[in-house]
Amino acid sequence: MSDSSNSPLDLAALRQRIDTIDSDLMRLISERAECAAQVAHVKTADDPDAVFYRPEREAQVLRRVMEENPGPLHREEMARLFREIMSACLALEKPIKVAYLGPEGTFTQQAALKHFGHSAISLPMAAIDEVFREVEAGAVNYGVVPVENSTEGVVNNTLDSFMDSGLHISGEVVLRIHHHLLMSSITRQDKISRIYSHPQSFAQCRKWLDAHYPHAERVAVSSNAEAARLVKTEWHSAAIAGDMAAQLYGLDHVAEKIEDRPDNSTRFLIIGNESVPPSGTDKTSVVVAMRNEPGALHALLEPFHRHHVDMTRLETRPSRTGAWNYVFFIDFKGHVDEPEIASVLEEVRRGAQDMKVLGSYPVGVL
Ligand SMILES: C=C(O[C@@H]1C=C(C(=O)O)C=C[C@H]1O)C(=O)O
Repeated sequence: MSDSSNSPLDLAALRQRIDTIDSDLMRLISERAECAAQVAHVKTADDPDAVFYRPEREAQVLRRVMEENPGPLHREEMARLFREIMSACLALEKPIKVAYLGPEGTFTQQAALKHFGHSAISLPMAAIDEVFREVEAGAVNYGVVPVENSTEGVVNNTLDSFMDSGLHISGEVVLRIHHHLLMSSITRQDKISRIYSHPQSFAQCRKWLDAHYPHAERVAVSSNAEAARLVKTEWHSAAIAGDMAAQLYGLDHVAEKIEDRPDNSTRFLIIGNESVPPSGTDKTSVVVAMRNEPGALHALLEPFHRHHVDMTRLETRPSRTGAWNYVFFIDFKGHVDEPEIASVLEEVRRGAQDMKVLGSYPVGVL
């Protein structure tokens, strides 16, 4: 180190500067919060039942932060800070209530907090259809459900729930999924003979488990948070779960990031009662029932191709009523309010037995 007699002074000066900056930040954040509160009053002046939360506006704010971030902080880090500031500003009016597929500590809760920030009130539900019901009943503002995993594929319960629901998709969140092998304070690490986890997590860590714990019994439970809870009382057991569950139950890592694919991620959908205006970079999800006849799938896809609409996902589900022979879930880039998209959908609707727009929503920012 260079001149050591100088450094305490430098340190004191730097800390003083940080204190001044923090005071400025506080003043600016408070000013921002007051501004957001005024927006809320403008909204309620027009319509007493107005919803303060605007997904398309929040996506625009976050995108601008990402674009304008000067560094040295990473742009996603900066956007995460703004995510929390917006969440706190919104909560000043009324904290947003969000139901998610529980229990507490699941990846779905992590996705809910990533999307709405930590000032949201998040409420665990026991099943995906319960999340839908809570939102439909108006007990909460929004719901968060998993829809697809990059390793394991689609979450069928979620797609099936959409078939019977009038709810709209108002957003998407993609979460990198890291699994850890976790133990409690009473676990004897050299004696682990049973491992608890959710079936999807087992599937995502299968190769690692085969290599490291080929003889341990794998016990599938309803969630990784439940797995984490169970190991608290069993000295010979471990759990596979994520960081939130590990923190919630105070577990230690035996091994970190044991998922077989490093890019393992899950996509979650936000469901609500209102449709969302365009944010500038949007996606649309539709469900289409086609007649059981040759060429049906080609007829369905052709208009997308001809209009150069970028399809991001296509899933097939068996229909559950006579009317729904084949059911296709399609995601594509664009918003239903864009004329080009509206004409593609009009064509699709003409050729289909039935079609339902599940929602147009901002492409996930964070
Ligand atoms: C302030 C507004 O309302 C809410 C708060 C926002 C914010 O803090 O930036 C953004 C969108 C809304 O969820 C707004 O619509 O502009």
